[in-house]
Amino acid sequence: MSEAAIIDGKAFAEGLRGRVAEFASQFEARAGRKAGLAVVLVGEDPASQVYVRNKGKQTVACGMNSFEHKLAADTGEADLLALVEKLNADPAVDGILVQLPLPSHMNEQKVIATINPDKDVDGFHVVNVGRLATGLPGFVPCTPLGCVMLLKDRLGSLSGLDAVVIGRSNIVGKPMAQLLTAESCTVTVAHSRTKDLPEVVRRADIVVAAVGRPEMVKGDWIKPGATVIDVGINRVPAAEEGKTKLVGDVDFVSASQVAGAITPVPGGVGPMTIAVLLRNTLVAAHRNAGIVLDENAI
Ligand SMILES: NC(=O)C1=CN([C@@H]2O[C@H](COP(=O)(O)OP(=O)(O)OC[C@H]3O[C@@H](n4cnc5c(N)ncnc54)[C@H](OP(=O)(O)O)[C@@H]3O)[C@@H](O)[C@H]2O)C=CC1
Ligand SMILES: Nc1nc(=O)c2c([nH]1)NC[C@@H]1CN(c3ccc(C(=O)N[C@@H](CCC(=O)O)C(=O)O)cc3)C=[N+]21
Ligand SMILES: [Mg+2]
Repeated sequence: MSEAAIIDGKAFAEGLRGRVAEFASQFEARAGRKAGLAVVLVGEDPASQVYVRNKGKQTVACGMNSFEHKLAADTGEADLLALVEKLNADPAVDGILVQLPLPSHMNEQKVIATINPDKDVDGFHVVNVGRLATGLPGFVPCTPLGCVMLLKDRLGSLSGLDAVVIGRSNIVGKPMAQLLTAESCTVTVAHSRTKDLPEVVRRADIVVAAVGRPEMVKGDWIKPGATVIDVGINRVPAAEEGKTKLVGDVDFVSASQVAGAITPVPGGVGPMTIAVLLRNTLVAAHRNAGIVLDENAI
């Protein structure tokens, strides 16, 4: 029996993509071209191939161009950097996403540093990290921005709430903590060295789990009524022999007995990540073309 409200990220993402599609068609009418997203995939990781295929389909469905570049796993770093430079210079490309992780012979930071910050729709370039840290307009990483959209839709103002972010990665935990700070939450960042994690989590009105450990956060860690955002995407063996399923970093069955609201996996944060990527690409297109867009309207 599930007591918490289920935060339907899939439905929210559909609505967001609908707004992106409206503004994308207005952009096309005004700019005389479609907004464009280039996605670069190096290697044949099956999960990455699924994400890239989904991104491509949804980009086109929103009335934008999708440019997919698939490189062999043994591609040299210099060849990838040359492709990124080519995309930087291509006026049809508004956003560039290089799917991570990259093969181990490549330096991810160097590749990200080569992306033009004004096309960095992932928000991973140090220029965008610095803009977020100082409150300047830039690009915010898609997953944490999607989480904040869901939280504000659910709770309205987040001001004064106690938030715990579990995880301190550059792509989720750190930017998540910064966005919640900007929303005037009192933020605690927990990680693998945190002492007594269950006790830290029990203080929180908002829990964001971005750990990469299947079902680690248990129901008896959750303050009754808290809002739980589960970023984790973990593929684990299913009951049926040979099959797998996706689970989050939160033990959904026990946490949903206690939480006020919770995101499911799948159907929670994951679909938001792609929808926000499309939103960021549309924002990039307007900025790059010098066309004014009310960014709060989408
Ligand atoms: N839904 C989506 O769109 C996305 C989902 N993800 C998913 O989110 C999860 C996190 O991703 P990412 O941030 O890249 O992962 P990382 O592996 O980069 O970071 C994991 C963080 O969790 C911390 N951690 C690990 N073990 C524990 C523990 N036992 N207790 C407390 N903290 C712990 C680590 O601490 P320390 O720093 O001390 O090592 C680290 O800060 C993964 O499941 C990933 O698949 C990621 C991106 C997008
Ligand atoms: N440069 C870069 N940017 C990223 O944003 C990026 C990346 N690299 N590498 C991998 C991670 C992971 N990620 C997800 C996107 C969508 C879902 C998603 O749509 N999930 C669905 C389920 C999909 C399924 O069934 O596999 C859901 O949760 O409902 C999940 C995870 C983006 N990432
Ligand atoms: Mg990582």
